[in-house]
Amino acid sequence: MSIIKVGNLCKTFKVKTKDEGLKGSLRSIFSPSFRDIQAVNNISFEVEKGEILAFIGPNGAGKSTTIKMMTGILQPSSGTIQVLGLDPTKQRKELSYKIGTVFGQKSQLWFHLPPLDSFNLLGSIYEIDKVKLKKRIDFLKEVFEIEELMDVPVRKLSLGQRIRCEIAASILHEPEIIFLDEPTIGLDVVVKQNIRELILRLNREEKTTIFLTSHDAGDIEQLCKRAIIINHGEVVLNESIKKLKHDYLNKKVISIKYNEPVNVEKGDLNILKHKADSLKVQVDTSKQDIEEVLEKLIKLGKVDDIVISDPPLEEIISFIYRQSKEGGIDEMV
Ligand SMILES: Nc1ncnc2c1ncn2[C@@H]1O[C@H](COP(=O)(O)OP(=O)(O)OP(=O)(O)O)[C@@H](O)[C@H]1O
Repeated sequence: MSIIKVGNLCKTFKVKTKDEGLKGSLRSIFSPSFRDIQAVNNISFEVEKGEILAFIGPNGAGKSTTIKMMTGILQPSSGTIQVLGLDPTKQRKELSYKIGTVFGQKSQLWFHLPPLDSFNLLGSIYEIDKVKLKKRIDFLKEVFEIEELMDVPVRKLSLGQRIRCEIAASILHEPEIIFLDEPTIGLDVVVKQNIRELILRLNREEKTTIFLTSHDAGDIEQLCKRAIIINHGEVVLNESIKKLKHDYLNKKVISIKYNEPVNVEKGDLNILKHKADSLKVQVDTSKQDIEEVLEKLIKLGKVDDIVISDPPLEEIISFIYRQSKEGGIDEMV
């Protein structure tokens, strides 16, 4: 069952333009001119109940603008949105009782207050019965391991501790959907993993539908079953992660630093960069055995360091975007 339905959604911002210099400033005051920014351009998609969906795209692609329209913060220029059967612009208050939001870079907790005070304030805003609220807070304290943080002013929490409290706060009222905008941004690997496990548990145990934006390929691979990729305000791909992985995440990049300058014959190696004592090689794991490539590279000279990495998600996205525009590119570089 679809609980989010977006149809031909558009959002255009009108921004004032200004010529350079004093003359330009004066002209923009007395006879302003405007230009349109098409932030979201005719996108349509649906989200099923209980899904964890990745909504991804490069900076400025239109992700936040779309989420703001879905949560009723911004009004669409045209098109339709239904979230849990409600129109977010016209029924914003009603919708706020049923959804939660976490914006990784913006806090919904009061900065100078301990989380417990924010939780109690939010409980009053959501009109949660006192006994039920206490029970819910006790439950969240345990699951999110935030017991000792509840009395510490938010400004004194580490980023990872704050995000745990943010997510707990966003599900205080047991929303059916949560919108997570970059929930793991700036977190170290261990804390990121911890947050991902909490998100999975939330989805599994409370059946919460999760609409996630992230620039982190790990978040998307580990959490989501489907991804919608947007660029320049348009949907360029709406595909299962399994297929996305099979088609695009099968490339690994080996960066190798030698103790001395090395010579290399291209052969079947896809060399991205070769400086005297360093090499960057891309391996398509669906066609080549990564161990064999490594063996070949190690034989070239005395090795100081090796790093194997996934191509950055941005690269995959821009590759998909180019492919969608140009109708087929064979190699992602
Ligand atoms: N209030 C606004 N007024 C004018 N232009 C805006 C406004 N908000 C967003 N934009 C523009 O709309 C486009 C889409 O921005 P949006 O913030 O939705 O992108 P995003 O995909 O969330 O990017 P990021 O990953 O950097 O957060 C950008 O060109 C941005 O400059």
